[in-house]
Amino acid sequence: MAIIEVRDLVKRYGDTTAVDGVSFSVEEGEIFGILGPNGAGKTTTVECIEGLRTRDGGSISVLGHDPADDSTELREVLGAQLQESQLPDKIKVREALELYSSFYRSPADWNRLLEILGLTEKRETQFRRLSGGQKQRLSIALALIGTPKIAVLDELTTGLDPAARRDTWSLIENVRDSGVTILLVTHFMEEAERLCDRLAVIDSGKVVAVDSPAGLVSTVDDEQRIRFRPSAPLDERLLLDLPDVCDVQRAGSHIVVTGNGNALNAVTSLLARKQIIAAELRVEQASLDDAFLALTGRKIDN
Ligand SMILES: Nc1ncnc2c1ncn2[C@@H]1O[C@H](COP(=O)(O)OP(=O)(O)OP(=O)(O)O)[C@@H](O)[C@H]1O
Repeated sequence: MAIIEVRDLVKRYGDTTAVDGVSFSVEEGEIFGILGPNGAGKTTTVECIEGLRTRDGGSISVLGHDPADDSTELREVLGAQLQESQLPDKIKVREALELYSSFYRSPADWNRLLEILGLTEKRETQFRRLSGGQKQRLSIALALIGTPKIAVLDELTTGLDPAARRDTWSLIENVRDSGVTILLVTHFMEEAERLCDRLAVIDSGKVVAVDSPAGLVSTVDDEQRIRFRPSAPLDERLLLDLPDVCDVQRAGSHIVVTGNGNALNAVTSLLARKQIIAAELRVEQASLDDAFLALTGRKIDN
């Protein structure tokens, strides 16, 4: 069931058309990503969904509510991650949670949220004394405090180190597993690939594709490069005769096989039959980066 429906959304700022006919729907229980480069119109799109901006065209339905008319009802079902600058420096973690709880009819047990987010020990710490990762986790707690059905997370892991980023991803998967639908704005390919069930790729205010990460990758060339060092001499012609193999090259002590479809299986089966071990085996194939490049004609600028 679609929980969010966006149809032909248009938003202009003066002469700039930031969102130019965007359409997508988000199914209940999924992590849906909006992926695109800086300035693509991602934040403007979600701000229209959150009811924070007035659209110039199209329609939006969030659990049957139009954000343009029903902002009070919407606040009870949709939790939005705050931008860091929206909290005063001196507010304590506990105070922020108490304050935000007071906005909702049925707030979550925030002690439990702190526990899940690993912030219990920081209850009495001022916001300005939190690390980047802790601030991020607090903003997620505040997005979830109204027990929303949908959480909108914008640039969730920007500014976090790789370890904190991975922790945050696991956390978001847990939130989804608890039944919350997640709308995630990102310009990180790895984040999109790892977390999202489906993605809308947005470029210059337009949706250029909506699919799963794997679906997007499969639209680009499925060429694979299989590189390995054989543990014993191997006649290259045997590799070249394999189905789906198009090219075989020597690179010093390594062999590089180029193929598609089932080439990897064919190569590893041949090696197994010949009792040859493929040392330093590396398989390169198309990634979401390649799919993005194919869809938009440029690389995303991280
Ligand atoms: N308040 C505003 N007034 C005027 N122009 C704006 C405003 N907000 C955004 N824009 C412009 O609208 C376009 C889309 O911006 P938006 O912030 O939605 O993109 P984004 O994909 O979220 O980018 P980023 O990842 O950099 O946040 C950009 O050209 C931006 O400069």
